[in-house]
Amino acid sequence: MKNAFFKGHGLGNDYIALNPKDLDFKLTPKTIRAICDRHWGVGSDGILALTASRKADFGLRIYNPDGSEAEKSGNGLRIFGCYLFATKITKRRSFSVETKGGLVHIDLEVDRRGQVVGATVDMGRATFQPRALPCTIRAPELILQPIKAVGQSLRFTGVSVGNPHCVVFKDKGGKWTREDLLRMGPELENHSIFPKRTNVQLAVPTGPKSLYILIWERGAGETQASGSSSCAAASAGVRLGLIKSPVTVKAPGGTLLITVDAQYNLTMKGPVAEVYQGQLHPAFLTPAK
Ligand SMILES: N[C@@H](CCC[C@H](N)C(=O)O)C(=O)O
Repeated sequence: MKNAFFKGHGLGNDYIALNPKDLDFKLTPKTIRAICDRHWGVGSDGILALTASRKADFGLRIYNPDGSEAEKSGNGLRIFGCYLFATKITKRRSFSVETKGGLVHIDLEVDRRGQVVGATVDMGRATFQPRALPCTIRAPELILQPIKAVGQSLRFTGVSVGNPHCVVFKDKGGKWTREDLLRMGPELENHSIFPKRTNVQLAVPTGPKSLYILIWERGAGETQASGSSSCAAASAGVRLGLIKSPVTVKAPGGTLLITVDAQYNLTMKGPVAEVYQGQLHPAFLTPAK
């Protein structure tokens, strides 16, 4: 079907999945912004575009609603798996996907109705090395590095899980507010030490194996949940000795289970839901003058 798209969400982090070959226009920063716009378009936290891959069963390019490209997305990968199965692009429940942030493996959970309801994704390996994010700080690892934002002196842990993350912890019993996120998120995302910008998590340990996070995504702003953010916050918490794996990461949209092994290899398990399938109106991107 011309201009066909699929809409799904993982814990309220919503994505549009499509095959660019079905579109009668090009995916450009401008058309991506138009489709993701919540008032003027379909509305989403990003676009998942199917591509061919020589290394994996499928290739995936991930776009943020501001038109920028991301290397990886945890919720995006679960939704992409759901899209491939629901639209019958594959009948398989287990397959590999190549992203710009590395190769991952997805195992789908399908219910009795044949509906994909969850997925476990082998998300690759976390690293704290500055060049991986990138970050301009000269240190072997970005562990509790000082940073100034909104006039405050903070300590952050920088993590790459394929895409970049800046995790700021509060001690157990502490509390981050949405106001903190809205003040600090944009400044940290665009801080000069992160030349490709960064995703931001305000995190607090809530138990020996659990965290609560608020999320500010690069190119998207505040989101209800984020798979790669959950992986980053869990890795940082384990690295700092604040928590142990497997880690239950709770965000405003819900909970993901993240396993971090001794080499910081990550798996993410969580729900996914199809919302609808549709077709962009032919005149959507070319309104009459
Ligand atoms: N929502 C995602 C992360 C999407 C990409 C991110 N905004 C970036 O620019 O790296 C997730 O679930 O991981």
